[in-house]
Amino acid sequence: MPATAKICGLSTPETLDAAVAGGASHVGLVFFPPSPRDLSFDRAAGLAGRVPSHVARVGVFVDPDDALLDQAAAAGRLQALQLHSTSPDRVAAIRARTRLETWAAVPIRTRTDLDGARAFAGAADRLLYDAKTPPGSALPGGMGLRFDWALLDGFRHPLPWALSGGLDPANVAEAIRRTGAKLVDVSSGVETAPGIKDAWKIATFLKAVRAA
Ligand SMILES: O=C(O)c1ccccc1NCC(=O)[C@H](O)[C@H](O)COP(=O)(O)O
Repeated sequence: MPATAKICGLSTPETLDAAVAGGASHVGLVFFPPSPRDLSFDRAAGLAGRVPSHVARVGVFVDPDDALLDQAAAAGRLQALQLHSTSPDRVAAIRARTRLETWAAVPIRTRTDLDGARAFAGAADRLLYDAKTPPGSALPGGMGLRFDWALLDGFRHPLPWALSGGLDPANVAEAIRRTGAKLVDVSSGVETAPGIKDAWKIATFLKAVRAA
């Protein structure tokens, strides 16, 4: 089966429409004020209304509290929650309370980091392998950083997973071939500046995913 793609951090109708038209399986809406991709609930509701039923709406959060999750889930009509910097126990509690599909982001620089994925077995529905951002970074993702894909060689994945971190139209086909990813995720690789998505880059990325 060909790989599918999530376009993360969408914030305008035009670029959301480009993701849908290009065949994205998932669109990501960020709810984290320090991010240049952060959305108000009103804006999220407007974008969510443009997403057809065959495309999943994923909310992106950093160790969120219940109030934020509930407001964002309602505004964005979210079908999945992507949780960064969130402990396995908290991920499990969020999954049990919201009954939404729950993704745990696993920040990776070393094989030991990857081994940390096992802690989410039974707690999450999916893992998002992402590059670990440097200590003190404002964001735990969305910085265009890549990790060494060879770290995934021979790893027994405890859950369904997606590949993220530093993907772009030029490298995504190789990433899929190299890792066997069935779902890839991109943010800054389809932008012209932090938070500014580009419809042409989105279309080119999705074309490369389809051709891989
Ligand atoms: O993108 C953000 O601004 C963001 C903010 C807070 C937590 C996570 C965030 N992004 C997570 C993603 O899903 C990104 O798509 C992923 O980290 C890959 O980003 P990139 O390397 O820029 O493609």
